[in-house]
Amino acid sequence: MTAELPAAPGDTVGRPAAPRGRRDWVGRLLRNPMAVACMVFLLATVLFGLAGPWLAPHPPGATQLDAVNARPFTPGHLLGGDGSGRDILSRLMWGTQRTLFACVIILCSAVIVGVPAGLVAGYRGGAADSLINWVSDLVMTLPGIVLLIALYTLTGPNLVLAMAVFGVLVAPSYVRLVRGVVLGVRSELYVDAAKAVGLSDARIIGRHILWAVRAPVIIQSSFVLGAGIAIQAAVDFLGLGDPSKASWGVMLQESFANIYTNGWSVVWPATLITWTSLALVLLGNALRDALQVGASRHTLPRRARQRLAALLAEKAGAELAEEAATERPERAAAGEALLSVRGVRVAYPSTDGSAAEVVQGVDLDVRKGEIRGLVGESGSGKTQTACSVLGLLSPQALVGGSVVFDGEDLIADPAAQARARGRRIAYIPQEPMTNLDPCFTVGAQLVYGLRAVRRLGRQEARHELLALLARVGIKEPEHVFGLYPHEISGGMAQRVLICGAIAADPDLIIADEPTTALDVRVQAEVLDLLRELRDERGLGMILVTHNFGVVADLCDAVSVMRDGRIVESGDVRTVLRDPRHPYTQELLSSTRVVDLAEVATDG
Ligand SMILES: Nc1ncnc2c1ncn2[C@@H]1O[C@H](COP(=O)(O)OP(=O)(O)OP(=O)(O)O)[C@@H](O)[C@H]1O
Repeated sequence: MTAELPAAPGDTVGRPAAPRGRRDWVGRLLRNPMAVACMVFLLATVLFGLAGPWLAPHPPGATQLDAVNARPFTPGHLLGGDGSGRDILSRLMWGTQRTLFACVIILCSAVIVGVPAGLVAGYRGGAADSLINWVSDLVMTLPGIVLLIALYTLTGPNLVLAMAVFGVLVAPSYVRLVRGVVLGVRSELYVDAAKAVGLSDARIIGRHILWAVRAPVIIQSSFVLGAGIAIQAAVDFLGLGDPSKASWGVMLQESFANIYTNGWSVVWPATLITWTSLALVLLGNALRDALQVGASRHTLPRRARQRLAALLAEKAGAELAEEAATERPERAAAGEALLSVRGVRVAYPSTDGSAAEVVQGVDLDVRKGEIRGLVGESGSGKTQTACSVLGLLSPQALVGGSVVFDGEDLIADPAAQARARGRRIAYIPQEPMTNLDPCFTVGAQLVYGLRAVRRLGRQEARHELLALLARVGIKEPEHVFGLYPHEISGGMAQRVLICGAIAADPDLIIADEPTTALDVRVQAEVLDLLRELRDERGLGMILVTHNFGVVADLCDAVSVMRDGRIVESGDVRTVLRDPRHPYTQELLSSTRVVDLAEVATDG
């Protein structure tokens, strides 16, 4: 769940955030002034061409003696006349039609050939993939212009054929693009699910895969159209087109012949070629930003980002001041806290200058030797809160509020945060397997990690880590040290990561759903291990979870999160026995645990 930053007078930050749904890409495109300008220009160009038969003042081939090399604004010839006495405006209108038609042919043949070939290569793989790649590489090596000259000698000037051939030469760019996307999508779980329910390959491609490739194909098409303008102009300019029909390329070629007597005649087709190609390329960029939301987030101008960050910091600051004025039991204990999180806010900016807040003023404390559960449904902001402590948020994130650890505000001082991360504040991730590099042995990764944060010799680090591996319950640590991640189980991988986290002897551990990917028996063992480590080392711990059973089993205190806010916080027994907030009650009632309150009491 997200919320918007409030409006600032005269600023854009208060506008509603750009809708995030895929279908909103048109809205995002229309909010981009550059895209709108390009679309208006291109639409005007198309209308200019289409209107030729009705609005052109003269037929394209009609010659008049008084129009020979006439200057612009000559009566009856707004843009002047060419060397043969033809009206430039009329020829431009007719030529626009022909040039755009040529581009559409290039685009259609490239898409018709390239997209299906890319789909088949990516989806079928094997021999089909090899063959299509081989053909596509071969086509890319063919010299286009030489091929067109050969074609010209065989067929004479034939625009449709020439452009269709060029389209085929451009098709490999689609093959590669589509194949790459399909390779990524093919192994997605929803594609497997579609196969499992018996959908045919054709239906899977039509329903799921084609949808995934539509955005890159649309973006690429914009660039291909831009290139098409240049290709068509070049073909006509070289004399490989039909000189009897007006097009931008033909006009450019003719005007070049008398550039010294009538320079203006070069300006008009050259301007249209340049501007149209440029508009298509810029529109392609804008489409990419609109269709690929992730990319668009990066494109927020620096000043707009700074304004949003300042607003967020101001909002968090105002809240902190307000809080300081009110007495809260949680705050009373803050003095003795190992970690004190106050008014933390995390927001993600959109290109339209608004920002969505995914964490909205979170307060929590962790004391030495205390395990605090951070619990809530998926998307409530638990991980974002944990990552704001560690400074592991994505670079686009705007962060406000304070995270005081050992007297230093980690948000205000990123250098202090970097010093603490991995040394004094360690992290245990959710997916043990994906957090180990498959290319290196377990031992190599542990040694590397430990030596990055502590000055130890290789042998010394190895010695320490072997002892720690044994401590976290790994039998035959020497053997495991030399194994690659794929050779160990999920439970062992999680123990390895716990070993890596405690190796630096941290004061605080942030464990993000450390047992989610494990089976029930291993889950219990890992939870026991975390408890023992806390007892032995007096560690503070934030345990991110959506499981109240885990909270009841392990935690001393709990904070319940919903929609980026803490809705209830307190001692585990109290919260489990007597939940005050309806959301906590709802979460508890949906947690199938025998008797959480009892477990907590026993624990
Ligand atoms: N890079 C990002 N850009 C924009 N929004 C993001 C980004 N990362 C996370 N979010 C959003 O922040 C919200 C909170 O995400 P978070 O990962 O903290 O949830 P969570 O409570 O940890 O959920 P889960 O239990 O599923 O991990 C979600 O709505 C998510 O879509």
